[in-house]
Amino acid sequence: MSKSILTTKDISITFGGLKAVTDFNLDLKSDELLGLIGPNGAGKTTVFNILTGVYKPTSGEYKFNGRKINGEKPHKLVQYGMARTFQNIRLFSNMTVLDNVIVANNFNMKYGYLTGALRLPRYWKEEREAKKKAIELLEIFDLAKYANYTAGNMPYGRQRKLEIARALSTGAKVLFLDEPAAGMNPKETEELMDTIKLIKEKFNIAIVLIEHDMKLVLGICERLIVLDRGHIIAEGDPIEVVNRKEVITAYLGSDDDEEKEDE
Ligand SMILES: Nc1ncnc2c1ncn2[C@@H]1O[C@H](COP(=O)(O)OP(=O)(O)OP(=O)(O)O)[C@@H](O)[C@H]1O
Repeated sequence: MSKSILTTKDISITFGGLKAVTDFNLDLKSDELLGLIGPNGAGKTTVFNILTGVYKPTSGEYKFNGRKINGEKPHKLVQYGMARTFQNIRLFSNMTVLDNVIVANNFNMKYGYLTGALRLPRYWKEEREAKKKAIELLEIFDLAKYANYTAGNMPYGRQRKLEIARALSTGAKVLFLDEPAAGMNPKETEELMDTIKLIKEKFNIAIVLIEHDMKLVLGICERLIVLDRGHIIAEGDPIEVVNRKEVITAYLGSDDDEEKEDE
């Protein structure tokens, strides 16, 4: 059985008076594809923001590879092996496809400031290696032929793919994908599904996916966690979970909710 790579214990966060996430517990295996689903405002992105160091939880503890990571800054977490994409694509849109990947890979560069500033031989060696690695990564995603294109001028689906490739170039062991299919047409979503499957196959890493597109979720996720109003309301096998009464109610609203709205 695979080992745990990311664990959380009773993570909660409050914004003002709003409890956005309450007692979130996770045991993510090092090679699993987990879906984090739930209705709008359930707390999914907030969980990502906590786990990637953007927000500090009000309480609770979380560990990466057994190391406590509470309060660590995002760049530190990237160095440990956590990478993410965002709901709205955040590429360096004026840079080339290749440079977008090389810049992300800079996290792994070992040379010091002086070596970089003076362009010493070690600098050039590492730069060459970074370029080679970036091209290899682009080839896996079938993006190498666009290496010199300006990232922002490419079609949406391809930009999404590049964003994922860039996240992986940091040497990620856990990849967080926040609504990668948002704004995609059905063909792009199909391709995205293939891309995520490809990542699983080639990199054997953990992937956590927030997604509203159920076809995508059920097509690739091995396990689901369902959040509603900050609480985990269901967890387990995808098909079984989405058919549970409490999950259907969370998405559709209960009769009680309607009565409250009528009042
Ligand atoms: N920085 C913040 N300050 C105040 N409230 C916040 C902040 N971030 C999130 N929230 C609130 O926390 C709750 C959960 O939001 P979150 O974005 O995590 O939900 P979500 O499940 O990702 O929703 P969606 O599917 O619509 O993206 C919402 O009520 C949101 O308004």
